[in-house]
Amino acid sequence: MTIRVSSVRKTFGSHAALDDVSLQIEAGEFFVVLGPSGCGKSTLLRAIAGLEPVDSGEIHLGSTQVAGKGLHQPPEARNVGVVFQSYALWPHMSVRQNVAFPLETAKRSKSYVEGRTNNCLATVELQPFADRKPADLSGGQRQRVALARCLAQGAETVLMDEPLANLDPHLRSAMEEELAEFHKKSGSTTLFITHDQREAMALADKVALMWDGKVLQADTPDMLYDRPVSEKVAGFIGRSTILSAEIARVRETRALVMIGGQAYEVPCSLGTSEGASKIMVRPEHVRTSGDGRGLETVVERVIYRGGYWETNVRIEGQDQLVLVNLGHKAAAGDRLSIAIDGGWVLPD
Ligand SMILES: Nc1ncnc2c1ncn2[C@@H]1O[C@H](COP(=O)(O)OP(=O)(O)OP(=O)(O)O)[C@@H](O)[C@H]1O
Repeated sequence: MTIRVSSVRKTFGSHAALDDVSLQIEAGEFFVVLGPSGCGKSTLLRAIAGLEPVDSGEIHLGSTQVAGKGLHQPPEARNVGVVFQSYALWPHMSVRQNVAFPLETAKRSKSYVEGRTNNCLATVELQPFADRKPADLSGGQRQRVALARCLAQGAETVLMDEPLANLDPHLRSAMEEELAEFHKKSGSTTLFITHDQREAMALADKVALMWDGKVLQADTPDMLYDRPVSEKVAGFIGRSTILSAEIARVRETRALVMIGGQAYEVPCSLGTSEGASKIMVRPEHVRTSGDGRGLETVVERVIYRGGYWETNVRIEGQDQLVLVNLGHKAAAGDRLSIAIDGGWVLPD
């Protein structure tokens, strides 16, 4: 079921937690909302789930409008499953009872409840733990109970609010794989919230980057990384340097860019104009240059990252240090000649 959020606004006092947010999530998509703490991610999820009425704008689930002017469909009418960071399991019930509960309250037949509960427990490989209480499970197992319960509801739309945030890093990556598998098996439209960009990149078909109540960019993970729409997006996703440069010439999606007296060809969007501009350069776009035509830099800082040295170098006249990954250890004060091979002309 598609989720369509159109110009939604939600304020708490004078603060806009959602400031004219529009998004379209396609049926079956794994859509991640990424952003720093307090940017409005949970508010967006709660608005879609029906847990938070919106001030203005509209929300559609499939062809049904669930929120809008004078309309607020309650959560139970929206048929969305929600998985929270806190699992929200009933402590006095066994794993099996927790999973069966939504089906029992929906007054399904006893045999249906039993069969479906067993299937859902099998999907998340929890049958051996079916009779335990949540308190006797690990964090990852508890999260799987929450997933199984969501699956049992048969919701076509699943909303997950930082479901892996409480897990240790090892369990977290194991659970990421399980989540991807869960999504594949259930075929549900999934909205997943996180502030961890590595997790977002690993799981998402599409990522929306939120900032201060606004969606800055909604795109595939590779577009977000390679083709950020602004300096803010470039700065938040991955490691990058923003260089000031002069565009001498543009041919469709290639710009001839002058940096420190050298000319480099850098990808750009259609319609980019000549003149002063900002270039995003990631470490993989920088190489050392031995042909005497490179940019002369001075090493300022070196950090060993396991297998390579992340080397911060300064180009004269540039504010930001350029990151270069080197296979050898350089020392502060060393001179290094570099060349730029790729990058992206920032559109704004
Ligand atoms: N019930 C509320 N009353 C007042 N302010 C609220 C309420 N809920 C959220 N806010 C505020 O709205 C803003 C967005 O909150 P939200 O919980 O959506 O952010 P978030 O991106 O999910 O953050 P986090 O990653 O820390 O959970 C924050 O400034 C928060 O303090």
